[in-house]
Order: sequence, then C-alpha cells, then structure tokens
Amino acid sequence: MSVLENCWPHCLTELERRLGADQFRIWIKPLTVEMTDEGLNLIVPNQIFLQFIRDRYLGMIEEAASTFATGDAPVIALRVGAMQRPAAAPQASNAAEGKPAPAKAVISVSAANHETTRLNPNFTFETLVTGKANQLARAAAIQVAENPGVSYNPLFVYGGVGLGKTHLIQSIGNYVHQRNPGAKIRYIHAEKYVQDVVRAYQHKAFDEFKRYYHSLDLLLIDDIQFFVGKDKTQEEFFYAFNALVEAHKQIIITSDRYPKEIDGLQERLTSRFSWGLTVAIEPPELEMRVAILMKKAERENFKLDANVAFFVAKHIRSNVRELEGALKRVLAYSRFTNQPITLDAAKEALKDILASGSRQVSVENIQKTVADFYKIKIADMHSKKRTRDIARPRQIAMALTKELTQMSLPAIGEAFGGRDHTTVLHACRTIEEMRGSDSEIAHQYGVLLQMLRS
Ligand SMILES: Nc1ncnc2c1ncn2[C@@H]1O[C@H](COP(=O)(O)OP(=O)(O)OP(=O)(O)O)[C@@H](O)[C@H]1O
Repeated sequence: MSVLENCWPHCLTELERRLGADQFRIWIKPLTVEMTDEGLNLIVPNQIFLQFIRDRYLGMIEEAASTFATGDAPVIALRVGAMQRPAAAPQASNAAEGKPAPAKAVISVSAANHETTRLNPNFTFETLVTGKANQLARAAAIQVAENPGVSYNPLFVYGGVGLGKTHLIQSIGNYVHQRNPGAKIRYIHAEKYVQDVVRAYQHKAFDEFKRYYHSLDLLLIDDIQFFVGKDKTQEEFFYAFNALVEAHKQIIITSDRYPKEIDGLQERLTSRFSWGLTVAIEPPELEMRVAILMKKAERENFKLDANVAFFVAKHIRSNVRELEGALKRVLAYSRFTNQPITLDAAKEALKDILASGSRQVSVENIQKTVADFYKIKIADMHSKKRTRDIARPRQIAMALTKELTQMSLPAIGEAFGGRDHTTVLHACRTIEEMRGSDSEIAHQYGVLLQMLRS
C-alpha cells in the first residue's frame, strides 16, 4: 500500500488552505495522481505546466505530503501525460473527496434589490479570484461582511487602477444584502456623491440629503480621492461619517492611495479613516493573473488552454481590467474567425496591445518614473551617492529594469552609472527580499510596476 494512500485527501485540504480555492482549483485539483510504493506521481498536461508546478508548488506539495504520510518522506515525481478535465462548477473546490463541503464563507447573490443598493450582482466573493495580491484585503472584507459595523469601521481599501477595489467592496455589499435583505445599503462612486451634494445645495435639500445618508446601514463609497478640493462635500461626508460610525453602521471606502497620501483631503477625515482598518490591494502576480483569466473564460463557457492563459498573463501585467479586455479580444477573435483559441490565435488577437506594451518600457522611462516617485533627481540614478534615500530608489529602479526589460545585468549596471553586474544582482535580491518583509516597499514597488506598465 502506498505511504500516501490514506492521507492524500488531507494533503489536498492543506494545499487548498495554503493556496486559496482558485489557485488550488486551477493548479492542483486537475492533476492526475498515481500512487506508488514510495509516494506518488503527479501527471501534468505539458512541459510548461510541469515546470510551473515544479518551480512554484512542488516544495509545498512535498511538505504537505511528509506532514501527513506515515513513515519515510514520500517521493513526489512529476511527469507529462493526460490530465483530468477541470471541474465545471467553480464552487467544487472542496479537496477531500466524499467529505461534506464546509460551510462557505461566501454566498452568491440572487435577485437582490440592486436598484436601491446600486450594487452589481456579479461582484461577489465567489467571482473574486484570490491571490497574494488581495488575500489580506479579502480576509478583512469577509470579516466586515460577517460583522458589519462591529469589526473594522471604516474599512479602507486602497490600490491602483483596475485592481478589484470596487469588486471587493461590492462583494461585501452583496453578502450583507443576501444575509439581510432589509439592510439599507448604498454603493456610491465619490463623484456621484459630490453631485448629490451639489444638487442638495441647489435645491436647499440638505435635510433630506442628511436623512438619507445618515440612515444607511452600510455605505460603500468608491474612489474617495475625488473629494479632493470639494470642501462642502468633505464637510457633509464628515457629518455622515460621524453619524454612521456612532450608530455602529458600517462604512467602506476605497481610494487609489493610502489615506494620508491624498493631498487635499481634510485632516479630520484622513485621521478618521485610520480608526478602522486600512488594507491594500496589490497588482496580481502571474499565477493570480492566470487564475483570473481561467475563471473569466470559464464564466463565458470557454475552455482556456493553460499555455494561452500563461501567454496572455505574462504580457498583460498592468491591471485586471486590462487583463479582462485582452481576454475579451481573444474570445471575440476566436468567435469571429471560428477558430479554437490557440497560442497563435491569441498572439494575433493581441498583436496591437503587445506591440504598444513592448515599446513603452525603457530604462530611461523607469529611471524617470522612480526618480519622480521618490522625489530625487534622475542624475541620482547614475551617481555614486550611497545615502539610503538615494540608494534604495536606485535599487528599486534596477530591480524594475530587470523585471520589465530584456536587458542583461551588465547592461543594467552600465545604464546606472557604469556599475558592476554584481551590484545589480545584489539590488534585485535585496528588493525581492524587502518586498517579502516590508509591506511599504512591496506596495511602492507594486505601484511603480503598475505606473510603468500602464
Ligand atoms: N481578483 C479578481 N478576481 C476577478 N475579477 C477581478 C479581480 N480583480 C479585479 N477584477 C475585475 O477587474 C475589473 C476591474 O475591477 P474594479 O473595477 O473592481 O477595479 P478598481 O480597483 O475598483 O478600479 P478603479 O480604480 O478604476 O476604480 C472588474 O471587472 C473586476 O471584476
């Protein structure tokens, strides 16, 4: 009997816990598994998939297997062969066969009263793909959705354009609505809120305005950076904020920046925003981008080949909205030409986007963007200065150049004031480590990546 026969389902449960349901479903669940005397063979569909599993997940699989196996650590081998078809239903992510599905933290939305809430019924936790980039934000959102007005008030979500802030906060709204259809919920974009204030002003209808906003159970306000320079709006929002928080009603806010970085917002507001919890959404990493593409294609009833998903995800890196746009193009191309979605078809469908993307990022562009971001001189990118306020941005610029261009380490060194390639390597490693341990650096790097790719 294999050393893993009885405990493989536990390994799967553990892997699902560590990877999250979406990545688990895409990468692990479809693997065909053969038990051997020493351990198991994992069968993958092609060489690229094999390499990916080996580089990203094999260590984790081995760790899980040796935790649950009795006796010697099992041997895990990977080989290419025919793979299982992926499960049709996205919800079918419970790892252990035959085990009842655990109570789900997320629920779908039925015919909700979306007219009054202004919520998009498709923005739910179920349709939101989870990865490192939004793990924390999603966990906080679920917590708030389960205990509105109690756990974190306000919940402030920030991150770059098109990264899923609206989707995340509306998932909270839809969740609360599903559980409590009587709750008075309102999603509003900050620009629309400004218009409401102007209208109330014109019609001398502030009492009504106040009565409405102060009576909500859940207020979701998107892109609050649009309040900048709108003093009357900020004042009204200040009153609404106080009234709702005092009554233990939940407020959820998004912005493209950290609250204290929004120049032009009154200090009394920014200080209140930090009363609850502030969480960031970062640009998605490669695996998450692939998972998003697969999930979106699945919803459109297309089966996307992993090679095609990789190709698109590797080239479209700026944000999820653009990723969705690229997928739509690929699907439309396949429909119009009546061709299956092959790698060549995807390349053809995206050729304009790919050409403009590859033109944009140059080392000069990176140096200028980073210098502007950290408010240092472009000349400092080439200088010998070693003070931290100069050296750190320079290291970040080098790491970005390595990531975004095809330049070799010596060529990058040359472009940064004739430095040795070992200095560049050191910079790349330092920044990579810091991104894992310092959330501020991770966020800044993510923002810069997004600026450079868009
Ligand atoms: N993790 C994700 N899983 C699935 N879809 C996502 C994810 N993140 C973003 N999207 C999709 O990407 C699109 C853009 O997301 P969204 O509008 O929420 O971004 P945003 O951060 O609010 O952007 P903006 O800053 O422009 O307001 C939406 O269609 C959304 O469903």
